[in-house]
Amino acid sequence: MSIARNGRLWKPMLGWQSTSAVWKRTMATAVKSTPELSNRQKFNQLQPSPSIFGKLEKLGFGELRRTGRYAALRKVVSRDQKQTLEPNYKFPLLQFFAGAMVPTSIPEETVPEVAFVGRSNVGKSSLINALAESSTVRTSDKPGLTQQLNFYSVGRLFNIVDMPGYGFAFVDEEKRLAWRELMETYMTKRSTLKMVYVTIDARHGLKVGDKDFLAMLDKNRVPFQVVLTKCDLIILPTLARRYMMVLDDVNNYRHARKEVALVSSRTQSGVNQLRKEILKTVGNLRSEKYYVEKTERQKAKQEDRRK
Ligand SMILES: Nc1nc2c(ncn2[C@@H]2O[C@H](COP(=O)(O)OP(=O)(O)OP(=O)(O)O)[C@@H](O)[C@H]2O)c(=O)[nH]1
Ligand SMILES: [Mg+2]
Repeated sequence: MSIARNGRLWKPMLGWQSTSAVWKRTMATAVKSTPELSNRQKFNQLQPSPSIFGKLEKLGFGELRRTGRYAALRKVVSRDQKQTLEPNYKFPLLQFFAGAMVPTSIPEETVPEVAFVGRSNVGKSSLINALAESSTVRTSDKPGLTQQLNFYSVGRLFNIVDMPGYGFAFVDEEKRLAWRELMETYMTKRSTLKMVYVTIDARHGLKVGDKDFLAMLDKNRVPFQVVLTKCDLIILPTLARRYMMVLDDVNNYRHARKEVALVSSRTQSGVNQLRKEILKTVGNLRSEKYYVEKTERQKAKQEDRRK
């Protein structure tokens, strides 16, 4: 005999013959397949694999204290070994060269470009500064600071474009529509635009407004990649789950890069890796030897200055 419960057919337990392990397994399956789980419950049920924690550790977000099931994965990597795994990638000098408030003032197409877009206050401008190791771009703790498309030249090799935040509630409707038109015109018509980095606050993940924006990019065949920012503000297991969830969403878009970047402009974690990806995207990534030598030359110069 079966009993219908929550739309599922349950076989009644015959007395208490079943072991507690069987009962636990049954309950676990029931919880997983119950349709009424809230998004938060689904999020908390995600079980990131050790390889995800390994990735986060490599990016500099710290390591999970490996007790119990992670104990077997313990790898002893000395500090020196860790530092030599990847060279420090460098951007040439970042310089502001144009601002556009209306589509007609967008500068002419020249070198390859990448653009940073996302909600207000997610840390777009801070990320550009962190990538370029500069303080050229203005940032603020009040949302809505960047109000136009700001064009920065990176050593005249490629450009970085800082965009106003979308979904900013405190500007009037007219201004919001004007920004939207400006951003859409730029992103859909620019043939030198190689990648749009959509920045998402790691604490919040993809909201409905973000998904609409990604769908717009996808429809217009604009290549984009999602970047989770402010990753220093959440604990490691939450970050791992956020990464899994966003990666799962991103896989639904044809024109998305099927990878999610994780960064913190405050701690610099993940920034070097993103720098490498951008240099590759704009066709300016040189050999590893070049960056290793450059870093060593800079270190030597700094030490000379100190003496
Ligand atoms: N903890 C932490 N705070 C950050 C990080 N990145 C940016 N912030 C802070 O977030 C606030 C907003 O940063 P901005 O870089 O100005 O954000 P934005 O996305 O350019 O904002 P708009 O120009 O208004 O769209 C500032 O107070 C930054 O200091 C980060 O990685 N970690
Ligand atoms: Mg900004």
